[in-house]
Amino acid sequence: MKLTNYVNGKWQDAGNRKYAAVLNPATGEELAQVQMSSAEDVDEAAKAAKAAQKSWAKVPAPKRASYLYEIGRIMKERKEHLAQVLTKEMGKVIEEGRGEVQEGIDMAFYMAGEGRRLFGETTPSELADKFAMSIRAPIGVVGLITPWNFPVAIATWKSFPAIVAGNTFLWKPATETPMMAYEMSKIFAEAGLPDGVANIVFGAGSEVGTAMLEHPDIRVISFTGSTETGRKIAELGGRNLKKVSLEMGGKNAVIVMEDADLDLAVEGILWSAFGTAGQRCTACSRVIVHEQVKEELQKRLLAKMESLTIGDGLDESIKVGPVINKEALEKIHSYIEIGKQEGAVLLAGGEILTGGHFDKGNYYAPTLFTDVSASMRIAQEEIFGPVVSIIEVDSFEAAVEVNNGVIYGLSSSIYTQDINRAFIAQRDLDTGIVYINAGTSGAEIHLPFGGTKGTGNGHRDSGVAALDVFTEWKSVYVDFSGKLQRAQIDNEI
Ligand SMILES: NC(=O)c1ccc[n+]([C@@H]2O[C@H](COP(=O)([O-])OP(=O)(O)OC[C@H]3O[C@@H](n4cnc5c(N)ncnc54)[C@H](O)[C@@H]3O)[C@@H](O)[C@H]2O)c1
Repeated sequence: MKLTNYVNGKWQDAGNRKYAAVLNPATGEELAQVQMSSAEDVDEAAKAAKAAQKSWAKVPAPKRASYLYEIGRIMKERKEHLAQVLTKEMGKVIEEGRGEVQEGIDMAFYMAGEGRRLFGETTPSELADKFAMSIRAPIGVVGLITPWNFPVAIATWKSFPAIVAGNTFLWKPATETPMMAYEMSKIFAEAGLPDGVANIVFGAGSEVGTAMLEHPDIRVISFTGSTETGRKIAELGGRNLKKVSLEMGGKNAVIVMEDADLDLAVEGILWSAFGTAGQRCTACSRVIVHEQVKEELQKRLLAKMESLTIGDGLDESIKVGPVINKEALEKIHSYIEIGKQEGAVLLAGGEILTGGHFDKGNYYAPTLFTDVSASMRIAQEEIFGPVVSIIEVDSFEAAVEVNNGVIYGLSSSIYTQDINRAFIAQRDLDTGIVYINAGTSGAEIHLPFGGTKGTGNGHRDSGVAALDVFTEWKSVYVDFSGKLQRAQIDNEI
């Protein structure tokens, strides 16, 4: 199967193009071939998006929203199929695949509701017989660059607010996971979205992403991916005066205080650390635990880790799927040596799984380090795999300091029965998302999603906050006095 770009309501012909193989990380099987586009392909898509945007912006917002209702309806009807495709190309277990598709469905209906809101503001004018208001205006053509770990949800966080606000878009999915984007192109077409509103260009970040950042017609770049790539995008976007929204890496921690419900904490850690094989931006990779409960927590966590089943995520009994590719496997494994050399103690895992079906896929054993100090590389750098470090502290204040002592600021969590501590934690933990008595993952689509420091640049995906990325404020004055009225001059207050 050849996946080609979707531009101006059509799929490009498969003809004489460059392709890369899409592999199932669980089995190594080739699933499809994906087009590797050039700067010319980006130009063609940007031109189509620009031409379409003029008329799209004039479509009333509730009508634009009606397409989102239809997209949501089709996604719902096709949920199981989409989840299966997602699990095959990305590897997350099928239950999580279904959850991710549901997130996209929820986003469609939620953003469709915005079609009847998109609230602006009215305010009195300082002059008589004059009306003043500010409205959210669409920006134009927006560029979306997304990672492989959430092949569909993140794209819906970006494209649906862009659509309802009156923009058209060009989406570059990750090369590892283009099949969900291809599925979405079919849904956009079936929902009757006018040609040129949604455009998908496949290819390498270095080529397609760079061409998007340099294209004069693309006014916004909304990016989710690693902090390393985000930095490059910020630099190039800055030079080209793009509005750039960055959602990047994380080094998220669960804090377990001495008064915590330990079984609940263990469940939260298991889900946050080993769900999606640790490849979530919100994955828990540090457990900051009070010295009084460290041994007990460690014991219970190790016992539960033994029950984790590892394998192909299409099998409903599997809890931990593969990691995305061999490169990721090697990167994760390199941290085991780093951790040991720094003096951390390996309690479980620390190996690439081999033998039988493991040989065909990319499987890493759920891994637990203890006696980790906050400054070690394994406690500072994003490993992006099923590896957790236990860091002991002697107070709540020390826990907060350790939590905040990394370059990232996406998600954090604390388990405690003390209501005052919970409220202090939500104030003092320097992350964009804070959970009390729940793990570090589990965002809901109607709240803003994003982080502080090295995780973001102040923008947010999801929630109404996403509209801030895809709209510009326009101030409108209507003078019905029939005479020249000069602000600051013709009025004395
Ligand atoms: N904060 C969040 O919302 C969030 C959500 C999911 C994932 N992430 C992060 O994403 C990372 C994992 O995803 P990944 O490995 O796909 O990240 P990545 O940075 O390697 O790639 C992300 C996207 O950027 C593109 N890209 C790569 N180089 C580029 C360049 N020079 N110019 C333009 N585009 C370029 C890629 O092709 C891909 O589409 C992790 O760091 C994870 O924490 C963050």
